[in-house]
Amino acid sequence: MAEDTVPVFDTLAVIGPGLIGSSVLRRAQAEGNLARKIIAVDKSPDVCARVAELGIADEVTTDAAAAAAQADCVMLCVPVGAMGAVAAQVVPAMKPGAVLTDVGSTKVSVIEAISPSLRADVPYVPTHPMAGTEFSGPDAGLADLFENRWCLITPLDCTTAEALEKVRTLWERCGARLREMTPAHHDRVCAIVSHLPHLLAFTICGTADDLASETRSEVLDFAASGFRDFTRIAASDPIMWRDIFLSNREALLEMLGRFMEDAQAMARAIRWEDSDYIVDRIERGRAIRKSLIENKQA
Ligand SMILES: NC(=O)c1ccc[n+]([C@@H]2O[C@H](COP(=O)([O-])OP(=O)(O)OC[C@H]3O[C@@H](n4cnc5c(N)ncnc54)[C@H](O)[C@@H]3O)[C@@H](O)[C@H]2O)c1
Ligand SMILES: O=C(O)C(=O)C[C@]1(C(=O)O)C=C[C@@H](O)C=C1
Repeated sequence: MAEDTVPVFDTLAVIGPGLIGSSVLRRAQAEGNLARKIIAVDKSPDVCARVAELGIADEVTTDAAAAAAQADCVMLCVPVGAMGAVAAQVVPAMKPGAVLTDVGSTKVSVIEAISPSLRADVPYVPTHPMAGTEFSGPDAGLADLFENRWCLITPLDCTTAEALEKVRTLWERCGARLREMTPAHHDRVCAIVSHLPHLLAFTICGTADDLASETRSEVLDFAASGFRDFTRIAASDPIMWRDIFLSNREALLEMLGRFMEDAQAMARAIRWEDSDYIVDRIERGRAIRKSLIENKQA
């Protein structure tokens, strides 16, 4: 058998087959080389029933410990606020040498929450695929969600080289590009490129709606593509984003503070009609946005 047709793991248990978990399941099914057997676990019987209906796992159960006992890799895909409790449920049941991994959007607090449950014979590999949409649940998953997207990995002392290599291979087979960094660096980077934009999008929707009630006018009816493009991500899941904001509190508040200073500087330039400053900031933003699009196409 050619090396890349050999499954990375014999049995993979995906806990929380929502947008991210079900995307991994779909990819595993499409490629056939992530795991020989795939088990999906969710606390919600409705989610389990839907995953079974979609036919994207070999086995579906609400019993996380029973699934973990069979698995060579357990991947936690639940909201970051649930990671600690789920790890406490599954780690004691895992086979010696089986790999624990998670896909949480924050890393320092997820690692802190999972750490008390860790065992010396269960290597842990924290990861974060930088891909997603504003939709949630098992119907939202896509087999190509991770194609050409970054997957950030934050190895720890308890991450063995062998476990790291297997998890790296799993994400490569999902189509992702990999980058390793420390958990603290990860959280600062994600605070500015992901968490702050979500905070701004949720907030501006509320501000516009308040204005509509104040003026008893149909402000939001006139929201054209600018407002719509800017706020796509405001349709995202409230529990997921509550958990992310609270668990990356320090870095997020630091980035919000920096943003507010820069926004204040723009407000001052507008007040004093400082055209040069305004044009300079717009040109800078425009160049950055263009380079993002060019990088995506490269
Ligand atoms: N949505 C994104 O864009 C994105 C991107 C990268 C990483 N992440 C991270 O991936 C994780 C999952 O996000 P998602 O968007 O797939 O969420 P989702 O809401 O689509 O799915 C989460 C699933 O976890 C289940 N769940 C919750 N608590 C559970 C528990 N205690 N035991 C078992 N199942 C439980 C829910 O029922 C749900 O089916 C989060 O940690 C999130 O931060 C999300
Ligand atoms: O594209 C989106 O809708 C996303 O919100 C994806 C997104 C992001 O902010 O880029 C959201 C959370 C993640 O942890 C990673 C990716």
